[in-house]
Amino acid sequence: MMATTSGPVHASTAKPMFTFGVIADVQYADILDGRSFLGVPRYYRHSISVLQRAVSAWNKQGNIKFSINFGDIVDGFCPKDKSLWAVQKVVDEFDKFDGPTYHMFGNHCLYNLPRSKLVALLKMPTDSDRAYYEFSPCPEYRFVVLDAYDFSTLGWPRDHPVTAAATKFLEEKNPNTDKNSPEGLVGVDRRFVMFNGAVGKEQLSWLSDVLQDASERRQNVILCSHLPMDPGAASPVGLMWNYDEVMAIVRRYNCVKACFAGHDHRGGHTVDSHGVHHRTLEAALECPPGTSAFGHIEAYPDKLLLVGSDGMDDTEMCFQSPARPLL
Ligand SMILES: Nc1ccn([C@@H]2O[C@H](COP(=O)(O)O)[C@@H](O)[C@H]2O)c(=O)n1
Ligand SMILES: O=P(O)(O)OC[C@H](O)CO
Repeated sequence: MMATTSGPVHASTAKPMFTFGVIADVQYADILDGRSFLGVPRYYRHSISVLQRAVSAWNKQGNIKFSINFGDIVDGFCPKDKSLWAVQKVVDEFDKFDGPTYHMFGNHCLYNLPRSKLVALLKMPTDSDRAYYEFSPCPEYRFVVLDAYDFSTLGWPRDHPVTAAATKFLEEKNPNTDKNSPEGLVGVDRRFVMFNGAVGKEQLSWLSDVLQDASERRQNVILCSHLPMDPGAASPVGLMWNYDEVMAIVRRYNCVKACFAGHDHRGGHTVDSHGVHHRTLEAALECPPGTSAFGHIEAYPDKLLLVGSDGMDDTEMCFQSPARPLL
């Protein structure tokens, strides 16, 4: 039995349907160690070693079908003339994994490079500059990767209408001169800071269509986003601006079983009032040298089992309403 954030994990006798690797917030930069705004140590050079250990463990295990990188591939302090080099260096490490890696945008990715360049470098499976997509590793499961910065002040050209609209939105929600400061904001309103963002209207409608289709197919859906979507699994300062709108769509269907995120580096886990698991993954960046935060997740018909390295908690996520058999 393993110790977990959610109680003891019981080793399953059944074979998982598939297994996938997870890692979040590598935030690599070839710079000296530093600290977060609140003083938490950040190991910018060591984080790539954490990724190397993850890839080596996944390859050694032999049954990891794909991996998911939850964003912030490089750090905002990376010198801008090195951004391309740093992103490519981290992508090269992911390329050593014997399977595909699915990436998503984090705020730090967008401090470094424009969206269009990142979509190509991260080989996102989309046919445009869109940074949200879905894939299905087996008929019973569907993964939805959200672009949590679709509506944000980050990554769009200065003269883009989204930049203007998101700047206005933030101006209305956050009175501070420094829009990265949540000072004076109360409770979940503390999420209205510039390093967060939202899922835009078109993406919300696309999400609803995907969930409708997945419900008809009786699929278990896993939502992946850089930004967490439940206050029980992250600090209010780290939440997606419109997590409530996304979750209102999720609650129209009963196919979403778990939401995974990065961004809030301490990690967290909760089960919401509708039985959906929210698991924020511990960051690779804040692992002291020699330690690691990555894991693999075993997918069963009725649960997910996260098996983490030393710096990532194991978590058993049992589904409340078991998936009905395929028609
Ligand atoms: N201008 C700012 C920036 C950040 N904070 C707070 O610090 C926390 C950590 O910030 P990092 O960007 O370094 O991860 C963040 O969660 C904010 O609460 C701030 O107050 N003002
Ligand atoms: O990785 P950062 O610098 O965006 O920090 C994220 C915040 O700590 C979220 O609460």
